[in-house]
Amino acid sequence: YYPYLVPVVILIVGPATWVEKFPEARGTRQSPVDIVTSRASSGGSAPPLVWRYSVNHPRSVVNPGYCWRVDENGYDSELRGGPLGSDVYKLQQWHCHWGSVNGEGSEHTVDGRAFSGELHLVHWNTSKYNSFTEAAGQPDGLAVLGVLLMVGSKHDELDKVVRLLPYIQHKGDKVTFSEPLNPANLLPKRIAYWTYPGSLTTPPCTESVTWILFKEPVQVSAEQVRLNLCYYVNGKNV
Ligand SMILES: O[B-]1(O)OCc2ccccc21
Ligand SMILES: [Zn+2]
Repeated sequence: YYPYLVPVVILIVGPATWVEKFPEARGTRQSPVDIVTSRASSGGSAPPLVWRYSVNHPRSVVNPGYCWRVDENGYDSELRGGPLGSDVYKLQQWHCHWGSVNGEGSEHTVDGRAFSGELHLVHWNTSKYNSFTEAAGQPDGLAVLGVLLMVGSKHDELDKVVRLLPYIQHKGDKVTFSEPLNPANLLPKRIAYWTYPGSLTTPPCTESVTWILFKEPVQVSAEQVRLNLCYYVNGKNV
C-alpha cells in the first residue's frame, strides 16, 4: 500500500495576512484599538454631536458573510458636530460584530476589556464627497458611531432586526422590511464618547474613519446574543 499523502492545506486567513492584500492594513491609524481611558484627553470645548435619522422607510437586512448589515437605502439622515468640524455626514448602513464566544465579540476594547458585541453606524461625508464609495477612500470620508453591547435586558429596537436573522442565514441573503425603526434608539442614553482617527476594522482597512465610540454600553439579552451567534458563526459561509 502507498502511504496516503495527506493533503496539508494550511489555510492562512485573518488579520495577520490582510497586509499582503490590503497595504492599508500596515498604516499608522489602524482600528480597532484598546481605549486606555487614563490616556484619553478631555473633550474640552468640542461642539455637541448631533444626529437625525428617518424612521419610516424600507430597510434591508443583508448577510454579508461576517455579520448582518442594515442598508439605509439612501434615505435622509444627518450626523454633524463633535469631532466632525463643519461637515455633515449621512447614515449609509449599520452592522454588528459578534464573537464566537460570548463576552468577547467587540472590536474595540476599553482598558483591555472586550464586550459581547459592537454595533457600527456608518456615515459618509456628504459635504465633501458625492458617494459612499468615494468617501470611503478619504481620510475624512467616514464617521462611525460605535456602540458597545453587553448582555442584560432585551433590546426592543435591535429585536426588529434580530427576529429577521433566521431568514438570512447564508451569505448574500437579504430581506427587506418596512417596520418603522429609529436608529437613534440603538444609541445609549448617555452620549459621552471617545473619538480618534482610525480605519475600517475589516479589509480593505482603509484609513478613512473618524471613530466615535460611546462610553456607555447598551444592553441586549442573552437570547439576542445567542441568535446573532448561531446565525453568524454557523450560518456564515466564509
Ligand atoms: O470595519 B467596519 O466594520 O467598521 C467600520 C466600517 C465602515 C464600513 C464598512 C465596514 C466597517
Ligand atoms: Zn464594523
